[in-house]
Amino acid sequence: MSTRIAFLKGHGTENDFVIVPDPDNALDLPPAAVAALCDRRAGIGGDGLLHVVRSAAHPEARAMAAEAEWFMDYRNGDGSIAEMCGNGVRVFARYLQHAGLVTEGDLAIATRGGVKSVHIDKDGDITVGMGRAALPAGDVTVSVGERDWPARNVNMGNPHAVAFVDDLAHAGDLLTPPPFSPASAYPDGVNVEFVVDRGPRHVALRVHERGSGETRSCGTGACAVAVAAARRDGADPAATGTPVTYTVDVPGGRLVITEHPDGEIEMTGPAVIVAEGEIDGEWLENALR
Ligand SMILES: N[C@@H](CCC[C@H](N)C(=O)O)C(=O)O
Repeated sequence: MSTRIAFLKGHGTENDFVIVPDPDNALDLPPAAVAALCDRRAGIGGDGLLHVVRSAAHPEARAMAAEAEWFMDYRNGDGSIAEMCGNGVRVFARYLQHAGLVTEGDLAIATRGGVKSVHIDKDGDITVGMGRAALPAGDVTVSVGERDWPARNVNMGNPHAVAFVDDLAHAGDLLTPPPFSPASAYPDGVNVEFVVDRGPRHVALRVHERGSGETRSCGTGACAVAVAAARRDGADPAATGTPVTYTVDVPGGRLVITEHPDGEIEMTGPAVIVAEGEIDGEWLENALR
């Protein structure tokens, strides 16, 4: 009889994930296995995979174990590794709550982007302390077909290029990564957000994610967009001492982002577990051949 591997499926504003609980880090999950699981036709399907491991059991997280019991070993849908996933960390927290490993209230989760503080509200939403944005200097240009736009380079632990456009349709079908220049701006690739205004401190985006393609939402992307929009609008909490909040509509829902005077960014949004089951280990082995 072949091995069975437990999984769950969840999403945050329709950024969807295969969740694989593996507290002791006993599973071998090479990039091809992650890509097979995230395949929407031949696998379970997801924009990415959340490998749930105790921090003490993972070499990349051991140093964070005293602060955070659980490590979000996040993988993009193509199997590549990313530093951080904002929607993923909310769904990860929801999984811990669903599994009875934590209760509502405050907890800490280790990620490759550092330890993130999370608050599970009793009304259902989850708030994550996303850390500070870095805004590296230098002009970046993003293009789609004949059009190109200046983009703001924002790093939320992972890299983003934020382009303000007149119409989200100008982003095209986003079937391939939008080209950017200079090539040296993002040696490891980039997540690209296209943004329009919806009202005062209210924007909407489409995103092409590195390693996943166009997704229905990106949490780190929404934070990058909120910071880029604030600076464009002349709002800087560090200068005024007043927090600034943006509502960011994504194709899969709505996220609320607040930047505080100390630079810390909080993101609030939903996180849902939709299913759980077992992966057939034999299928996974065959998928790797
Ligand atoms: N969907 C994520 C971001 C996932 C990582 C990204 N694709 C990358 O490679 O940096 C989010 O919600 O932040």
